[in-house]
Amino acid sequence: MLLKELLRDLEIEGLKGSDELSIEATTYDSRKVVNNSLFICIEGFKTDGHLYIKDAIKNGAVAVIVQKDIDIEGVTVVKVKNTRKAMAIIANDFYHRPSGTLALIGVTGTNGKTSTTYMIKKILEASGRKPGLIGTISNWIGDEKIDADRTTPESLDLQKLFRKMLENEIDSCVMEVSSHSLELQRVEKCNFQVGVFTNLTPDHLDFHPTIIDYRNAKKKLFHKTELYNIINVDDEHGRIIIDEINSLKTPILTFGVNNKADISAKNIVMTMKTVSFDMITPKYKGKIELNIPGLFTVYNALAAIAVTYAMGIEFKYIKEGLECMKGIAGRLEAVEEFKDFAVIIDYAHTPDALENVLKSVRGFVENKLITVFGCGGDRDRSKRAVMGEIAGKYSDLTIITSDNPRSEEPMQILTMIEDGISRTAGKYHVIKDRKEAISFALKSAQKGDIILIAGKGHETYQVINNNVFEFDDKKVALEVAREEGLL
Ligand SMILES: CC(=O)N[C@H]1[C@@H](OP(=O)(O)OP(=O)(O)OC[C@H]2O[C@@H](n3ccc(=O)[nH]c3=O)[C@H](O)[C@@H]2O)O[C@H](CO)[C@@H](O)[C@@H]1O[C@H](C)C(=O)N[C@@H](C)C(=O)N[C@H](CCC(=O)O)C(=O)O
Ligand SMILES: Nc1ncnc2c1ncn2[C@@H]1O[C@H](COP(=O)(O)OP(=O)(O)OP(=O)(O)O)[C@@H](O)[C@H]1O
Ligand SMILES: N[C@H](CCC[C@H](N)C(=O)O)C(=O)O
Ligand SMILES: [Mg+2]
Repeated sequence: MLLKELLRDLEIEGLKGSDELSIEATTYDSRKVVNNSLFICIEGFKTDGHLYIKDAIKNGAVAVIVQKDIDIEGVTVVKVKNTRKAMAIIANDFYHRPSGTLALIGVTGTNGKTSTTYMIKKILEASGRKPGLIGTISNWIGDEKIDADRTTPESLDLQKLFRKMLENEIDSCVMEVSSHSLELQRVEKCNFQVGVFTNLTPDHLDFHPTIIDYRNAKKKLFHKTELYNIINVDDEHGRIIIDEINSLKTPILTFGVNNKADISAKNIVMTMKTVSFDMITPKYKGKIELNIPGLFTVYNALAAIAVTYAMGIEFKYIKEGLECMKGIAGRLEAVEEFKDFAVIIDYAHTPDALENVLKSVRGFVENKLITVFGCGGDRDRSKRAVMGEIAGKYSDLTIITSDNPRSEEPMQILTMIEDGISRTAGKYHVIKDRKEAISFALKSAQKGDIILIAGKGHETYQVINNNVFEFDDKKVALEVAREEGLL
């Protein structure tokens, strides 16, 4: 594609050099530049892409997009106001506007995005569609699994994924839309059919100045949709968003349990491994039985039902798709090998998620509830004491341990959590090493107990001092149990 075609939709502040160049690749990372590349300089949180222009030229860049005054020879320099926004526009054009063809569904909210997207994918497949999926655990192009290092990829990576989906006869894509991605313009120029709001509770307040900024970031999704905006009316921020987007031409569909909603559930029955309810929509009703426990699972299922209802999918496919689900990796995932006591792996890493999952497990534990959890480093610090207090309130015993400390001193994080739990009567221990913490929990468990290992869910790594180590909660629990003769 010629550079001048890629520049067509940009507001250019300056151009030095030829725009007749053929561009064969585009990237925002100088280390990934190949011959005839366009290199886009992003001023980031850790470093600045403008510092790597010489590296990019050495690797074969023939043109650069900048937002600073750069004086450099041997390459075409295009100056714009905001290179992140420019990158999203270029990405959309370079990959020939894939979301104009792909039926794109975006799910945003503090918790439930991954769970809801997997449910939507199952229903779409049951109805005969070929959906792709983009999200925290991994990305899927049909049955091809692609590693995900972000919940929502950077615009250039996202549009490339969309294009690859179309090349593989994928007709729809359901994706998680994080607040970071909306704030950092990763989904700019994405043409969504449907947008979903699951809920909003404190998280990422290291990135968004206030909860209002956090909500306003999420709200951006509903200005990018054509068919429907689907909102959880039981969530207070959901009700505020409804008021604030009511004037948009995209119609709103609500879901909920406690408030009047277009899509709702009655007669909810929960067990350790399942939840069932009577689903009600304006056109049809029916019983749904899910092999995933938790009241919050009802909300995720209602969101998935609302999306597929809005897309005109028949009830029988909704029922079939949801009821064939066997569970979602790291989301209330029971480790089947344990018999006398249960071990459940969950991804809860926010106060609301931890409270939801503890309340759910409290509802079916026969004896003691033992919780093993920590909080990630280089993330929102304000949630640490809050989560400590929640763990102390709902657990019979808590073992506070490391999650992904990243660049932070692990004990500093554990002390902040301890500040919260010490405000409760809950018994607890602080054990920095996660494997030792899991071992302590396993050796403490009695018949009828449940051990909840929370915070990392599906993750197969642990980041300590910015070094990445292999660590999978489920594998470690089984390995320790076998070493201790508990299995
Ligand atoms: C805060 C944040 O989101 N940062 C993301 C952002 O980094 P950044 O813009 O700050 O980039 P930087 O590291 O400062 O580098 C600046 C620029 O220099 C370039 N560079 C750098 C070095 C070099 O040698 N050459 C070069 O060109 C980089 O490619 C980059 O374009 O862009 C990077 C490239 O896409 C991301 O990897 C990085 O994600 C970081 C690692 C991260 O942890 N993000 C998390 C917070 C995140 O995005 N989470 C959300 C929500 C998670 C959830 O709750 O589910 C998500 O969607 O994943
Ligand atoms: N609807 C919900 N409301 C509250 N908590 C939920 C809900 N759904 C799931 N959870 C809890 O939150 C955890 C994360 O769920 P999930 O991975 O679906 O959320 P997510 O929005 O994708 O999270 P992330 O932003 O980290 O990608 C689950 O392990 C569970 O403990
Ligand atoms: N994927 C999310 C959640 C990580 C959850 C927890 N394991 C942590 O490391 O904080 C993020 O990068 O913020
Ligand atoms: Mg997710």
